[in-house]
Amino acid sequence: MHLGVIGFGSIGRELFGLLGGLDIARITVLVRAGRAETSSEALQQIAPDLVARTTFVEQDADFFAAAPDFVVEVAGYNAVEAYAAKVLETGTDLVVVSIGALSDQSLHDTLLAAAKAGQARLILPSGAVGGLDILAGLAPAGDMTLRYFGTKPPKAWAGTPVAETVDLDALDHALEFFHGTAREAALAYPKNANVAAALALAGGGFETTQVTLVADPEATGNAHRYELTSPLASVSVEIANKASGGNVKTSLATVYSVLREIRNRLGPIAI
Ligand SMILES: NC(=O)C1=CN([C@@H]2O[C@H](COP(=O)(O)OP(=O)(O)OC[C@H]3O[C@@H](n4cnc5c(N)ncnc54)[C@H](O)[C@@H]3O)[C@@H](O)[C@H]2O)C=CC1
Ligand SMILES: O=C([O-])CC(=O)C(=O)O
Repeated sequence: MHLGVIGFGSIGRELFGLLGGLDIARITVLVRAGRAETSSEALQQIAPDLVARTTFVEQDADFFAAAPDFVVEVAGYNAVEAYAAKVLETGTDLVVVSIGALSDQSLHDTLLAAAKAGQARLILPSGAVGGLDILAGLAPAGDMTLRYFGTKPPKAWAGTPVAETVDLDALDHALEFFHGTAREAALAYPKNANVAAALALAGGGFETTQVTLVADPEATGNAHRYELTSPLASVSVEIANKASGGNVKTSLATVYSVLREIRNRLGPIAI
């Protein structure tokens, strides 16, 4: 495998710490302008065994010229907007972790058309949540309702719209500050509502998936809970995630879900 990675932040760095021992011949990583050298130095600390096989590039032209044969995006909505269609059009399967970017209907449609044109697959990993398999399995039966609650400690909501109206540092009780659809959540909270978007895309869609977001001073990690009803099954899921070391907004399970997609791609078994 020649693995392409877009982004080398919290998920990217932790992912590299897990790639040792896998049958990956070469890795090309697209980083922001001016970040290649520091990223290279960081990799030396994280995974010295991968240094010789890894090239950091700052220009998307260099990334596409390197022609990786499997790409994972671990950067953010802007990277999905900027690069995902091109990756797919060139016939390369792409794992998108910033799933909430697909709440932009026009980008969603563009990516599906690009995947079709390139005969490539857009792969949406389970990220910080679980149970997407049963949601996607039951979705064709229709008539699905899903209510999702995303709870994180106040500091995980820093820099988001709620921080403009609530003094998060002074919060002394759990605050449900957002109720709306998965589309509204993903558009307003791009670094915190990818799970809501994943549930919507796997299940009943962006408009019917109801979302509540909570800041809780008692929370020690990121919790995801949802209740699904469909004519075929009722499903309750509750996940208490540990946050990643580099980004309190992001759960470590997300890193492992990207690793899972890479391992499934390498085979010999996909699960
Ligand atoms: N599906 C899910 O359950 C989850 C998805 N996410 C998504 O994953 C994204 C990444 O998460 P973290 O690694 O924790 O964020 P982070 O902020 O620690 O790292 C993102 C990295 O990507 C880089 N980057 C951003 N735009 C780029 C571009 N256009 N080209 C190259 N590099 C670029 C940044 O410089 C940064 O180093 C989040 O923005 C979020 O949307 C995060 C958690 C859960
Ligand atoms: O990592 C998490 O716990 C979930 C998250 O940030 C998101 O849904 O965007």
